[in-house]
Amino acid sequence: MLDTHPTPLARPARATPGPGHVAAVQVTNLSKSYGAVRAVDGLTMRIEPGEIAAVLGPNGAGKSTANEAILGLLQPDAGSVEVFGLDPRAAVRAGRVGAMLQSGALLADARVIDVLRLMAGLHANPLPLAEVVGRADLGAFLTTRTDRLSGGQAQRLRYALALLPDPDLLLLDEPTVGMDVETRRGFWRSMREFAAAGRTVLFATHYLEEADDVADRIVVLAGGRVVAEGTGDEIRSRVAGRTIALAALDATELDATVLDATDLARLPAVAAVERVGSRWHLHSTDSDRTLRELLRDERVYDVEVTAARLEDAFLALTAPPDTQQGATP
Ligand SMILES: Nc1ncnc2c1ncn2[C@@H]1O[C@H](COP(=O)(O)OP(=O)(O)OP(=O)(O)O)[C@@H](O)[C@H]1O
Repeated sequence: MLDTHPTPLARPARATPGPGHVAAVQVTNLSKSYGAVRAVDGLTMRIEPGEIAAVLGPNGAGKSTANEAILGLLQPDAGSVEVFGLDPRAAVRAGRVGAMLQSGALLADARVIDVLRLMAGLHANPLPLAEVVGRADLGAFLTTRTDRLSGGQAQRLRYALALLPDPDLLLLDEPTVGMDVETRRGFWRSMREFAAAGRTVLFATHYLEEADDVADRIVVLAGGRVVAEGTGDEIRSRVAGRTIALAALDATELDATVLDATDLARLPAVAAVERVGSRWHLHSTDSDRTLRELLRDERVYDVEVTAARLEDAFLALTAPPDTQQGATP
């Protein structure tokens, strides 16, 4: 039986990149269409060795297509992809890439331990099974059949399979879908430890907080292209302005009319007005101007001003071009 709580094996840190080094992932002018749909449209991005990078984008932005190209699973119409300077298929064959895909089918009718043993046999230098099981926290499910695993447990098995080749690059497509909060936390802790020795991690996600918390750098895709990249703070700062939250007295408390969205939208520099519970949120491109006018209104109280959230930036950056507001190029 496996010791399922192993001390992770110490291994030397991987080399820190020097000048002129080879990128972990270099995607250059990549395009791929399906009929009339341009899934990826001139995509260029570079992921450095040792980086933890998140790819964010709305549905259909091209994240999975880019992942498939990085794994050598599709033939691009134009452009190129290199993984550690190699053709993606050569990098995968050399065991340098571990992938966890959304659709990754698991061998049916087999126990978790059998799947792991079978797959370990396909790699030249697999990580010890005990370490993989410990890192993916699969100890309690080793004899469970794959078709009996919950969504979150199946994701952990996919993660274990991605770790097996002891890869230099982990490519994760929405890895925490189906995981509960505790499992998700444990997953990222394990992934960070795994990456700490200089491995590269590239993950696609819809969870903005996750990208912000875990990634060194976020790449935002929309329409098959990069529309922004940087740290969470850098991306937030791309959206000009602030959110002003406020409460308003209702008409019965004052001899006055009710403050409504039209009044608020008329204030200087207000780009958007949103009702959130009992409060109003104003997105302002110049909060000083908005506040000067807003505070003259005696119906307004409990005013808070905050920097734009990553979510605001994401929505502004990925909105179709004719509806974009507030994002600076
Ligand atoms: N095999 C395919 N055949 C036809 N169309 C495809 C195929 N794969 C992707 N597409 C289309 O290409 C576009 C990009 O899809 P892709 O799956 O790469 O986006 P995504 O960012 O991963 O989306 P999601 O967040 O929904 O997973 C979409 O419009 C999708 O419908």
